[in-house]
Amino acid sequence: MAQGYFITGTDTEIGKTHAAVRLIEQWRSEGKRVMAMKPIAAGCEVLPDGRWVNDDVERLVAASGQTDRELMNPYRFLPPVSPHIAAREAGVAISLDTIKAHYLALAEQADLVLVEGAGGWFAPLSDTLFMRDLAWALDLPIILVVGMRLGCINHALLTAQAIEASGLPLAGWVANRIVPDQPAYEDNLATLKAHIHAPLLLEIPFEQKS
Ligand SMILES: Nc1ncnc2c1ncn2[C@@H]1O[C@H](COP(=O)(O)OP(=O)(O)OP(=O)(O)O)[C@@H](O)[C@H]1O
Ligand SMILES: C[C@H](N)[C@H](N)CCCCCC(=O)O
Ligand SMILES: [Mg+2]
Repeated sequence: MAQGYFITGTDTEIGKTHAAVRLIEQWRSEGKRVMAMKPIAAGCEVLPDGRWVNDDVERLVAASGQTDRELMNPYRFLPPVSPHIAAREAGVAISLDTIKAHYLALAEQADLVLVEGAGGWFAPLSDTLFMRDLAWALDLPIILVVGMRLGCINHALLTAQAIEASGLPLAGWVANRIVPDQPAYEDNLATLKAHIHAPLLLEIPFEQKS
């Protein structure tokens, strides 16, 4: 059975997928068979043939080389909103059992499975469930992506504390530079290292779009 990780972040749009792609590329370069999972994707483009395409799913598929999008992404919604709202509007109840079954099928085919949440640790899946509950149901160690910018220390420490409170292990964290020149970056990094009780796995520079 594969080793799995659940990747969460300090917010939406702070580079969970970006970091996931980096980790997948790194693991594949070490010869590992890696599968990615994006169980719930909200925000799709509709192709001329009617298919719904989600950017995260496509980036993860491209990085991992896997092809079965239905297996890695059981829930796909059109509007780019919180999953609980997208699911309610679509009349869909997100089932943790369904996601777990998909995860286990992927895990049979891989050495490593990386599961990307949507939004942050407390992004809701329904009126009663949060992303945290999905990570708990999958029983996976967590990787926390910190979008490095002013305000991230507070967001990172709140999230790390909530992960600890869930009882799931924090396997490590990623410092992802989402702004070109964060003032006092090294000092911010040192502060995070001092207060997050898990290793810094990866530091990703800001990458200017060409
Ligand atoms: N290190 C970086 N340098 C430059 N741009 C980045 C970096 N990391 C992320 N971005 C950009 O920021 C945006 C958000 O990144 P990404 O899609 O990985 O976020 P996310 O946390 O996965 O969001 P979601 O909650 O929607 O899944 C993307 O346009 C991405 O290209
Ligand atoms: C649409 C977006 N890119 C993500 N897929 C979902 C973000 C959910 C955020 C919920 C919240 O914390 O307010
Ligand atoms: Mg993403």
